[in-house]
Amino acid sequence: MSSGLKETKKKKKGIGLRYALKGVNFVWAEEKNFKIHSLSAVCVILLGFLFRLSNTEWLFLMFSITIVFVTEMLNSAFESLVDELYPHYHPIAGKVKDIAAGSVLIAAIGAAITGFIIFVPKIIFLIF
Ligand SMILES: Nc1ncnc2c1ncn2[C@@H]1O[C@H](COP(=O)(O)OP(=O)(O)OP(=O)(O)O)[C@@H](O)[C@H]1O
Repeated sequence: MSSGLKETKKKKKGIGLRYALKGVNFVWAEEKNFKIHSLSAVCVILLGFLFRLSNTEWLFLMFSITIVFVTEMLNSAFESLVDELYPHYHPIAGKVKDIAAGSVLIAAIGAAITGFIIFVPKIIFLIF
């Protein structure tokens, strides 16, 4: 490891949270999907308060929302790295991006199913 990198790492120790928040901010600023997912999460959480979810329901809901954000962040990190490493067309670049995007899709489908299982019976009960 170069001495310059070691120095930078030493300086960063102890203020890791600031850098982590910087990472969240990067994704917020650059990824439209992250904003859409954030808005959806806020709506679902408000709906959760409205329907007075049980602790277990909150746990499932928050867990699935968290997984969507985590995969979105990792997808964004992979995209940045791949764009830097492969500025031109390369099958591996496409594969890595597709797999990373696939992980977000799976997380989003899981979250949608969780939301469906929690909210649909409550909405049906409210209507009928
Ligand atoms: N360097 C590359 N080489 C080969 N295929 C690529 C390359 N860059 C992108 N692709 C293909 O194009 C798709 C879209 O790439 P892009 O960089 O636009 O990602 P994205 O998922 O649309 O990201 P975002 O919209 O969040 O910027 C990728 O999933 C991949 O299949």
